[in-house]
Amino acid sequence: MHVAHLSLQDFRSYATAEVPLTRGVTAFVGPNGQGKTNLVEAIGYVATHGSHRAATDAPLVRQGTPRAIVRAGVVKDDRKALIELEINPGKANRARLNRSPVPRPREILGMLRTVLFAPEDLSLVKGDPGERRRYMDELLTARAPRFAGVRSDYERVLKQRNALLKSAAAHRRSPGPEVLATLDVWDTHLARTGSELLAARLDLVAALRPLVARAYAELAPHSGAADLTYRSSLGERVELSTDRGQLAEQLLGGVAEARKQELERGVSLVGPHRDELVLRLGELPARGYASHGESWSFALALRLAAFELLRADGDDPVLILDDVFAELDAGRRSRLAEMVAPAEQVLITAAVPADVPAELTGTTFDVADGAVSPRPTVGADSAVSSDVPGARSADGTDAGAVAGEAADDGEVTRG
Ligand SMILES: Nc1ncnc2c1ncn2[C@@H]1O[C@H](COP(=O)(O)OP(=O)(O)OP(=O)(O)O)[C@@H](O)[C@H]1O
Repeated sequence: MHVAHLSLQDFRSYATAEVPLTRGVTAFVGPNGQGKTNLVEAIGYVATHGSHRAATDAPLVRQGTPRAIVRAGVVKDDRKALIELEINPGKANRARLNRSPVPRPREILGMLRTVLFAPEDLSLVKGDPGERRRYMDELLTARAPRFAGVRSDYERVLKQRNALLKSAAAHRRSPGPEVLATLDVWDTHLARTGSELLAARLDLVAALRPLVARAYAELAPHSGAADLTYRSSLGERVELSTDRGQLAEQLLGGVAEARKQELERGVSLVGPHRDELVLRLGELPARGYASHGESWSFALALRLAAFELLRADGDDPVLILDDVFAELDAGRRSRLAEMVAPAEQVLITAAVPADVPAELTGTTFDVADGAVSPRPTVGADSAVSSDVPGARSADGTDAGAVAGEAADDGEVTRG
């Protein structure tokens, strides 16, 4: 699949932007702070309904404006779809597909799939276990959008269960039979939704292991072998079942064992929210031991493995490399370029043209002073394609339609 057009309204630094895109490699080049990442962040948002660098939606909306609108014309198997998301911080976001409202934005997850690698991904290796759990869960959702529901069910159960445990812990005396009976109910819910998440993560890690090892070996051939294992909060002595029903039983057993401690501490201590994806380089854990360069290559290998996995599911996701090449030495840079070149669409951001490897030829946009302009190719009658005030309508509908249709032919919107 690929994005044929991106249209922004009050997203980050952009009042408006219209960016026609094509298959192959596109580089956004410009000095620091000009809005390159904002563009690819918007595309990532359409795919995941979240930002890779902001925990909430508020920073995504242009300062002083109430909402942002992001539209992407997506082409998959020669079929076109126009996806529109209205970002309303503090309120429910709204989504439209081919100009028709959809009841819940979650329903259009999966229409666009992206794999985004950015400097923030260093935290996949160096950061808390939560970063790696999010990596797994986001990948599960990209592969099967219904996991967005499984995750939110699990989080809801956890929240309720934690509230009960917290209030029981605050009373500092043995909880009565009513509290214990309610806790039993939450235990069952936790085991049911938790086992679904756990089973899916175990399958995912099994599928990822060889892909991560291979990607890392290609990127960093002179370093130790990269490996990953799943460490469950049930402890090493519990051999996790491959059967979901039995996994639920194992989780129930685990929470029963931990009950006394949970009641004392007022928090859920067992379940996928406490699990860890352990990364190793050779014999050593990557976290705390890997060098900066090794950590960077490991994080990149995790993203490339995600890309391969999604691709094996039947459709190339859009690959986004935000500010990646400047960090790599010449060898890694050209190996990465070779690895990503066959992808249907690769979007790159770089501060200077020299940071885009020569192997990755394609379209270049200059990003500066709030404008996104295609760099003229020799002999071509290239036109400016940034702010197109005339293409906006009050609700943004026509802008998306016009933009989407223009982009379908790969045409450049003229300003
Ligand atoms: N909500 C917002 N409203 C207005 N401007 C914003 C908002 N969020 C970010 N910006 C501005 O966007 C700019 C950053 O854009 P972006 O991160 O895309 O830069 P970049 O070109 O990728 O830079 P670098 O090369 O340094 O990574 C900053 O000037 C920042 O002030």
